[in-house]
Amino acid sequence: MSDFVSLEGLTLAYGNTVAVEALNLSIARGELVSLLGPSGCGKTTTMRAIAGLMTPRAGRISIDGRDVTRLPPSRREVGLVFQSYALFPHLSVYENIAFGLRLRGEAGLDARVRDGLATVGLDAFADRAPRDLSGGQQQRVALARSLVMQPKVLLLDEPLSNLDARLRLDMRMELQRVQKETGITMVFVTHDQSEALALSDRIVLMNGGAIEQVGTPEQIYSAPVTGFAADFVGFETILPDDAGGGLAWRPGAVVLGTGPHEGTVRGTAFAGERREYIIESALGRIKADTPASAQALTLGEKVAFDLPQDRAVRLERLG
Ligand SMILES: Nc1ncnc2c1ncn2[C@@H]1O[C@H](COP(=O)(O)OP(=O)(O)OP(=O)(O)O)[C@@H](O)[C@H]1O
Repeated sequence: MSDFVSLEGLTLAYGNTVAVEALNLSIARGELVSLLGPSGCGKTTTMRAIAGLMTPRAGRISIDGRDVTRLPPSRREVGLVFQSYALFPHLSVYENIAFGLRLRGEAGLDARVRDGLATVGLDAFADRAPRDLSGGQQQRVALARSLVMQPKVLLLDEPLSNLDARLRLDMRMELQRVQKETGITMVFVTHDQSEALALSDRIVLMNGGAIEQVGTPEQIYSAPVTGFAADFVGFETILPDDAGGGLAWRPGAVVLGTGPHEGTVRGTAFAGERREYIIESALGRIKADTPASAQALTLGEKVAFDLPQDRAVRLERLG
């Protein structure tokens, strides 16, 4: 894979707190890569370093063949979109999008702004003030404002997290469309697994300042290689094997009511289509679910279960 954006041995710290350690990552031109992981795993810090908002303790960042490690943000040709849109309230949508281009005295301003408006479907809103737009529309203005600068890389930090669930879905698809249409390389930060799975060409799963696993959404979802990755994508029953690794099952893969093992129901929850159970057993804690139409188990009840080998993923290590 060609390295359009390359992070090599990147170590990032705030004073004595090392937030990211010796991280290596290559991103191809035109790729949409998500940095995914729980709060505090170092996603935002990594993104801030690519943008030039913090200087690495060690390592190197290059973009399109150029070492940008020591360059200020303004000379890196990266765009940033945050969850708070930070639009200028006293400027129209048009002027918000034109702002950066004017500052740089760029040619063809009107055509580029019109193009930006069209890309995000806001042609009809050029003269509105930001306060007269919905949250999703404001987010689109922020996106267009970055896109018209034609950055080499667009960095998006949880850009959808201020939107309600319905709008998030719309904006997800919108982002994907814009990315495919413009061919721009995007790095997308999120803690939301389903968002990363839906949007990304590749997912970088992070844990404790390091990369846990990199893969396509399909690979991350169906073939996690560590206990952390498995748990993060919903393989909630994880048991050690003899070789230092383990096996993991999704709740739906656990067979209840028959099988060689026995446990006690310690938790039940109704979840619409499914009913979820926590079962305590000699093997450890088992998370299982059954169709809501199946007969419900009750707390304290003993239940037989099976963990079919052919429904498990094999983990290289737990942890
Ligand atoms: N300004 C700061 N000063 C000191 N430590 C910081 C600072 N910002 C972040 N950290 C620490 O660096 C680590 C990584 O933080 P970072 O913000 O990159 O995580 P994140 O994965 O983006 O989390 P979130 O999803 O909560 O934004 C955390 O341990 C955090 O406490």
